Amino acid sequence: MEVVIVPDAEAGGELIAEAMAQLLRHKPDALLGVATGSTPLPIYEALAAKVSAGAVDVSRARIAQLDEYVGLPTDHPESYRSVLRREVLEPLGLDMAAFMGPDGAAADVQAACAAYDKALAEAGGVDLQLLGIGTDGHIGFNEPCSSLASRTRIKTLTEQTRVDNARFFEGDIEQVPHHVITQGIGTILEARHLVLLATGEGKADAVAATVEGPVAAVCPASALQLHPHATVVVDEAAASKLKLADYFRHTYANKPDWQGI
Ligand SMILES: N[C@@H]1[C@@H](O)[C@H](O)[C@@H](COP(=O)(O)O)O[C@@H]1O
Repeated sequence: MEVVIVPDAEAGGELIAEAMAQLLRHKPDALLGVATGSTPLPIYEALAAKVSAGAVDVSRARIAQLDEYVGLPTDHPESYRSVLRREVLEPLGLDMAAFMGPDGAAADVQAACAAYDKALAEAGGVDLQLLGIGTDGHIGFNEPCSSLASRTRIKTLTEQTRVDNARFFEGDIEQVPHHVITQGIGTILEARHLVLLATGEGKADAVAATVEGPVAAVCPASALQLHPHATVVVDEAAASKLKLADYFRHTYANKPDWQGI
């Protein structure tokens, strides 16, 4: 695992967008796994700016969804499919033909989960998976004590995650669904490169547990320690509880340019 400490969220967004651009330059039809939440927005803005500037061509890129609420109509403004259309596809000039995601409104949700895992494999697997992190260490919607080998499946949200996400539902927790579909931790670990961005002091404990704690299902993001190519990008506030922060800074500052992230 590589830990990169950046001054702020904007710098993290730029660093990760450049990694995505480099991937697309040598693999124009790369399958990019994207995440929702506030944290990745600087990544999407930086990538869209590169597209506008002609620095990268995303026209053949494919986009894969990480997780979804169960029970919201597909066209609900807060379904993650709608969110990703607004925040990722439209700014990049991609249409929904480039998109793949689980069907949270399916009559048979379990079948939809299995179908999504199969579709990801048939698409050749995710090349680069972006991840945020919940305050409880969740990735996607894999809440604490999710199996580290889990596949795409239905999960029940913790009260904390529903409280955290109520801001997208007019601050009304009653509107936040209890159930979700999420790529499993085992599914996520199959992506070729995992890139987790965490910003703000509220993520400091989760980041410390992810990077310096034991690999344990109680902190789902700690599963990144098992991946051969995982990059954790954090701002100073999110890095504030890392004991090895100086080591991570030294390592990154002395890394040859050609290594990328
Ligand atoms: N399912 C999403 C996660 O993928 C995301 O990482 C998390 C953190 O969101 P934020 O970046 O807004 O803190 O929120 C949700 O729970």
